[in-house]
Amino acid sequence: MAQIHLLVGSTLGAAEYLADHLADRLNAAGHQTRIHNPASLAELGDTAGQLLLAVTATHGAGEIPDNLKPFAQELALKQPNLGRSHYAVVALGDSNYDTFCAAGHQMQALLEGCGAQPLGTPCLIDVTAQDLPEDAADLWLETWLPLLSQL
Ligand SMILES: Cc1cc2nc3c(=O)[nH]c(=O)nc-3n(C[C@H](O)[C@H](O)[C@H](O)COP(=O)(O)O)c2cc1C
Repeated sequence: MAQIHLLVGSTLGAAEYLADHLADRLNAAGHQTRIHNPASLAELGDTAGQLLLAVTATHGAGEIPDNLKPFAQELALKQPNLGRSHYAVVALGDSNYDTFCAAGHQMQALLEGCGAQPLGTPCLIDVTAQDLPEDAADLWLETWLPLLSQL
């Protein structure tokens, strides 16, 4: 069983809803989840041996949503040692933007910069191609869930 911290970046609610959906699926698969909205290093505590799952939209011109920005800044400035943690990213975006899913890529770089190990490939969801982002996330989960047993 894995301990999974979901780090939510959402302005209009879609990524927030998606994080709730993913938490439900992960709980049903026997894992423990905690949703951080907003996330902070203080609230996160010691994540050694645990998993950080960033679920984020992109806003502005390729920016991390306001509710996740302070956490991203904490990672950039404080550089916590996440060397004993794993991470994955589920990003929502609109492929009409040059900055498609840029916030997801930024979170990936920040978490990796703090030493967290990637678990699987990022899930990039194009909201213009998907009636329900949850469907794309469920497909990704099918490949990601088996990786949790390797932790
Ligand atoms: C003002 C605005 C700016 C956006 N900028 C980007 C962007 O730069 N890149 C991208 O991939 N998607 C962009 N999007 C698309 C959002 O990421 C997408 O609609 C997402 O589902 C919103 O999630 P939320 O409801 O959790 O905020 C933008 C959407 C809006 C409304």
